[in-house]
Parts: sequence; C-alpha cells; structure tokens
Amino acid sequence: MKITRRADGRRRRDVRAARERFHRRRSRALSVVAGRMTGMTTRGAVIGDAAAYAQAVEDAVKASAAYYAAGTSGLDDDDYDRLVRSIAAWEAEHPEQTLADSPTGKVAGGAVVGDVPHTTAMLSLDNVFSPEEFTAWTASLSRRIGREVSRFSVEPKLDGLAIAARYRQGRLTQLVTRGDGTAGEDVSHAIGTVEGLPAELAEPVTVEVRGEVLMTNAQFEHANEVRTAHGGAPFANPRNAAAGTLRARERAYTVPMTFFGYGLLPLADTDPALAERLRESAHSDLMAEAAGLGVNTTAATAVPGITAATVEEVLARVAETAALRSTLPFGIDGIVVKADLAADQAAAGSGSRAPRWAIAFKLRAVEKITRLVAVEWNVGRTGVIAPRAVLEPVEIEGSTITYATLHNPADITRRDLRLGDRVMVHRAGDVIPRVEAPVAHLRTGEEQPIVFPETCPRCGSGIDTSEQRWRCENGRDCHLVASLSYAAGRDQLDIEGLGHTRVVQLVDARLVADLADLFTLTRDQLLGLERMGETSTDNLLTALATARSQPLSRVLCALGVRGTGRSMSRRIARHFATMDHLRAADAEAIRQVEGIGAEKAPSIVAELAELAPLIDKLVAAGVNMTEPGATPPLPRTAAAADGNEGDGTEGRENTEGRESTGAADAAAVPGPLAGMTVVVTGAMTGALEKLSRNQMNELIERAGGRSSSSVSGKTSLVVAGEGAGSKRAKAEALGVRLAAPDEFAALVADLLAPDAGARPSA
Ligand SMILES: NC(=O)c1ccc[n+]([C@@H]2O[C@H](COP(=O)([O-])OP(=O)(O)OC[C@H]3O[C@@H](n4cnc5c(N)ncnc54)[C@H](O)[C@@H]3O)[C@@H](O)[C@H]2O)c1
Ligand SMILES: [Zn+2]
Repeated sequence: MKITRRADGRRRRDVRAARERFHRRRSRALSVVAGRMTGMTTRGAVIGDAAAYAQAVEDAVKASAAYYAAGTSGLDDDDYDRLVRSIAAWEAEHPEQTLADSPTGKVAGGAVVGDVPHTTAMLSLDNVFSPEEFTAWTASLSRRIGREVSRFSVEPKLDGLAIAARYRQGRLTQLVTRGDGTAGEDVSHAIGTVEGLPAELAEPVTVEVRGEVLMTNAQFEHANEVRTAHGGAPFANPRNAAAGTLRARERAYTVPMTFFGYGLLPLADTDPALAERLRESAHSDLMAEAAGLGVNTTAATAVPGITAATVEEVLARVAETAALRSTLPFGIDGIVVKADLAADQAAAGSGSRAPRWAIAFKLRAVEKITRLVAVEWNVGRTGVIAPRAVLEPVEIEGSTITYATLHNPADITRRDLRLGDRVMVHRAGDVIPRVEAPVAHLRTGEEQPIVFPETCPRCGSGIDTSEQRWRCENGRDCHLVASLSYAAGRDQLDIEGLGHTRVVQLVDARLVADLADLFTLTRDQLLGLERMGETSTDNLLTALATARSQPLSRVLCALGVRGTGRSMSRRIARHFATMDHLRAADAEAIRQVEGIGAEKAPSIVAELAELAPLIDKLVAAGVNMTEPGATPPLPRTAAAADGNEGDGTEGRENTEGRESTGAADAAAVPGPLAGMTVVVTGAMTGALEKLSRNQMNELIERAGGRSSSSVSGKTSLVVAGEGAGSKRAKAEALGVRLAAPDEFAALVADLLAPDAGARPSA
C-alpha cells in the first residue's frame, strides 16, 4: 500500500515501455491516493480500510519529516496534499480510529519539533483552490465574527519557509523556525546570510518580524553551483534549497537567501505601549511599518501586498498574481488572503493548525516529480547540440509534460542527473518545462549515466565543446554535411571518394552549398583542396560523372524526400519513370504508387515542391532524371478504363501482396522475374558477390520482380546464399522455391552486364 513509487530496477531504453509501466504504477498509487486535480480543486481521496489508513499516516509523517528537514521528500506537494486529504476523509468517517500521529490539524503535519517557545503560536494556513471555495470561506468567516469583513489584505504566498526574527533594541538577536507551531528551532547561525533581514532596524525597537525565507531563482542557481563545486548534491528546487541551507550549521561556504516579512508582533519584553499598538494595528499598516524599519516586504516586488474591500476585488487580485507568477524572480505557490483589521482577526481566532482569519488560495503546482527516461541530443539550425529530457508523462498545470529542457552538458554534470532518476520538473506558465534536479535519495542504484555524444549526432563531425553549449564543428553547415554525405552514399548516388571528411572539406571551403553544386565542381577547385592530388581529383570527377547517370530512383533517394526510403524511392521512380511525370503528379496520382497512403501522398507532393529549385539545378548540371526500363503511367482515366483497381488500398499498403499494380508498372518490366516476389538472404557469391542488399533489390526490380525482406506464402523465390538461416528454413517449410546465388545470377544474366543498371535497358 505504499504511495512511494519504487524503481523497478530495469534499464529504460525503450521510452514507450517505460511509459506503459509508469501508467500501471501510477494507477496503483492512485488506488490509494485517488484524489485528482480537477480544475483548481484537489478533491479528497478514498482510503479503504484501517490498515491503509495507518500506512497513509506513516507515509505522510515520513514525507513531512523529510520535507521540512532536508527538504527532500519523495512526494511532490500535489501527492502529499492528496494523501493528507485522504487521511482527513477517513478520519471524518472514523473519528474513533484517528491515530495520535496523524498529520491532520497539526502545524507541519506534526513532523517537526522545536525547543524555542514562540510567544504567539506560529501557525500554518488552510487552503482553498477555487473562487467558489474562497467565497464560501469568506461567508463562514463572516458568520463566525457576526459581520462582514470590511477589508482584506491580499499578498503573494511566498514559497519558502516561515521564520521568526527577533529584534531587541533594534538588533537582530535570534532566528527561530516555525517548528510545531508552539516551539521552533534556533537557526541564528544563519544571521548575516539572509538578505532583507537587516542586522539593525531603523529604530531601536524590540519586536518579532515574521516572514518567509526563500531563494530567488538566481540565488538557487548560485547555491547549486557552489554546492556542487563542493561535491554536494544539487537541491531539487529553491524551496528545498532554502530549507536545507537555513538549517545547515557548519558549511565551508555560505549562500545567500532572501527574506520577505509578512508579520510584525511584540515580544515578551516589548515596550507595553508599542506592544498594544502592534496588536491593534491592521495587517496592512504593520507591513508598512515593517518596511519603514528596513525589513524587506513584498511591497518592492511586482506583486505587492494590497488591500481589497470585496470578494470580487480579492479574486481579481488572485487572477492578476497568478498571471504574473511565471515572470517573478522567486517562487510563489498561492495568494494569502487575510482579514486586514485586528478586530476581525481577534474575533475569528485560531485553530490548532491555522488561523481562522486567513486563507491560502493555492495555485496549481508547477513542480512534479517524475522519471527521467532518456536524453535526446538535437542539433539545432545553428549547429548547437542541445540535450532534451524524455520524461515519464506528468501533468503540470493541466498540461501533460513529456519533454523538458536540460540546457547543456555542463548542466547535466552539475546536476548529476542519471537515466532512471526521479526528477523534479518545473513548468510555470508558457515557459519551457525544465528539469530541476534528481531526487537523489530516491535512487535505487539502477540509474545509468547519461552518455554524451562524442560526434555530432546529425552529421558525425567533431563537437566543439569549448563553450557550455556544445556545437557541431560544422555549425550551420551541419545539416548540409549530413545530407551530402547521405546523398553520396553507396545506396544513393554511390560517389566513390566522396566520404564524410571530403564533404566536410568541400563545405568548409564553401565550394558546395547544395547537392547540385557537386556536379559543377571543377578540376582546379578540387586540386586547390588539401590532400587532393591529381589522381584523387580525377577519380572524384569520374565518380561524379558516373553519378550523373544514376537512375531516378537513386536521385530521389539522394534528395532525401521525407517519408521515402530506398525501396519507396524505387517504387516511385518505377511508377513515374521520369522526374517530370513525378513532379506533375498530384497527391491522388502519387497514391497510385504501392505503399503510399492518403497521409503520405500530400507530404511527398509538398516536399517535391520545396525541392523544386534544387531539382532544376540538378537537371541543369546534367543529372539523369529517368528510371531505366520504366514507362510513365497511362493517364488516369485510361488506367481506370483498363479495369485497374487503382482506388483499392489493400494491395497497395501491403508490401507482400501486390495483386493489383498499375498497368504501367506491369507492362513496363516484362523481365525474367515478371510477377515474382523475391527475397534475398545470406551472403551473395560469384557474380553477385559485390552487390549490396539494396543493389540486389534493384536488380530484382529491374528484372520485373518485386523485392521483399520477409518470406511468406506469397513469396515466389528465395535467393539463399551462404549462412542463410531462418528465411531459408521458412521457405523450405512453406515450400517456396529456393535458388542459390549462382542459379539466380544465371536467371538475371542479361541484366548483370556491367553498367546495365545505369543505362536504360529498353
Ligand atoms: N512534498 C511533501 O512531502 C510535503 C510534506 C509536507 C508538506 N508539504 C507541503 O507543504 C505545504 C504545507 O506546508 P505548511 O504547513 O508550511 O503550509 P503552507 O506552506 O501551505 O502555508 C503556510 C505557510 O505559508 C507561508 N507564507 C507564505 N507567504 C505568506 C504570507 N504572505 N502570509 C502568511 N504566510 C505565508 C508561511 O511560511 C506559512 O507558514 C503543503 O502545500 C504541502 O504540500 C509537502
Ligand atoms: Zn553536425
């Protein structure tokens, strides 16, 4: 019945599998903590029996203790709040079974103690989550005090931890945490590290200033930098960082924090007249007085405390504050609304956990704990190689988050992130979600290091790591290098001597800016390059000349039209026979090609339109744009009259069963393999020895057959070379005809003549 999700100890290479596991785990957890965020309302949850209740209490106390101590709970606030609501719901139904250590009704859930007594109880706040709940709260407050509340004060709810700062004769003498509300812990060692809490007030008064200690975003970044530089684990978020830092006694370093005051009250030895004035002052007046004494308050922020006369005004301010939240340099998790007048506060009184005259209007959580599943490295337009976290999906502020920014490799190192880590993810407003830090104590030992790329993931060149943001050494040309290298590859234009290094050289020398530029390279230009002698230059020029007459299918493939790989490029080329016919085709015409569905067709049309200038340039450079042996399709009406099932999709989408190819295709390639589906497996020998699998497939198609990679009942022939395994076995089992490489070579001998592939055979 544990709420804590445990790592299942497996490496998560497969994002989808991880997500599925997550959903299973998630639903298990929610069977106990069934509360759900709907709009801004956290509903209660259902605990089934006394054992589940006891477990829930134990989990909550444990989480609370971790949260307030080191600031490292395994639960995020949403999960914790749901848990406590489920506990409260059970207790309402079974008051006689309420356990003594239940967190309900207690400051800090009863998980914190202290030995420095507070003069006035230092309480928590009750919550509302919606305008309706807020309106209901004001109504009950009015009923309680017997009159309407004439003035509210409205302030941001700062997301740090409460502290009492005691000043005697104007000097800061003691800092005390909230503790259990009646007594706190002395943290005076932190005096001097908290900005906004002056060592001396403007007047020599004896007072207690209460407020929130937090880290601004900048302070948090700084603290984590310093901390990791000292070998410590980074804090998960600013709140944790403030909590951990405030309580740490002996550290080799100090990191600054910030204080915002929201209370001013007398101490036991305060001058009686001042004490009485403070007790009788409105909250808003006390805040002005605190600011006058030199204490930092929200007055100096973009969301200063204000007073409001009506519920509507309060709600307007709540909305305003919520809208500004993501732009603030510090975290807030809600808006605190207080009855401003001392008389109203006194009449309302306080409960054991919270005052009745104040309420926290909670905003939706912007931080959730989830799992880091993988890290992707994406090369941007400028060649910057940026890591991106792939997360188990998590809902924050109503959006499902699956990716988050990781900034740069140094940042990953600094945060000591590992694959499989539970991480705190932050997303406020429209800001790109970011991974804060791993929740280190939730580690199982199964986490894996994040592997940094050694070469550019797009083009394979070196990486410039001299700056925090890594960059492909090719910078903006990265994309060009990758696409040219691909185009020159064996299965595309097969340009011998134009390897990756050579491409980089050409791009660096600004000799080529696109694929077509390759074909206009001159001998002098090439000779001018380093390590390019006469022989290599001539060889490259020859290879380029040969490449010019590659079949259309390979040109198409070299262009890298999205959604069309090698075999699809061949099918398209075979179907349209010429680039002109292909370019004249609309989506409907392209759908006639086997394997191209309704989705792909328009995108191919669009891609071709985009590539038009490059294609024109290639044509101008003399690059072949026809497919040897293929004839263009008949006009569509004629094909239909032929009784061709041109509109049926079944045969087309299924690469195995081509019962109804276009009439043009069938007529175009009579060949020795006409109508046959051929699978090649094992190592080719003899005349076929030098052919790659792709070239074998091309050969099959030139011979009128269709190539396939898997054996089925529809396979007509399996060419089985040395080392053929399961495919041969399957062919034998299905009674499919088998041929050795030599037999097959004899079958297609006419097409094996040197250069047969590069020249139209008709
Ligand atoms: N993740 C966990 O495991 C875990 C465990 C325990 C508690 N929590 C979280 O802590 C919260 C409860 O903590 P809490 O008891 O400190 O209460 P709280 O943070 O919800 O509200 C009370 C506190 O608000 C702060 N505050 C900020 N601005 C204020 C202002 N203008 N006026 C008055 N007070 C202001 C004060 O510190 C005050 O003590 C819940 O949101 C809960 O989710 C989380
Ligand atoms: Zn690159």
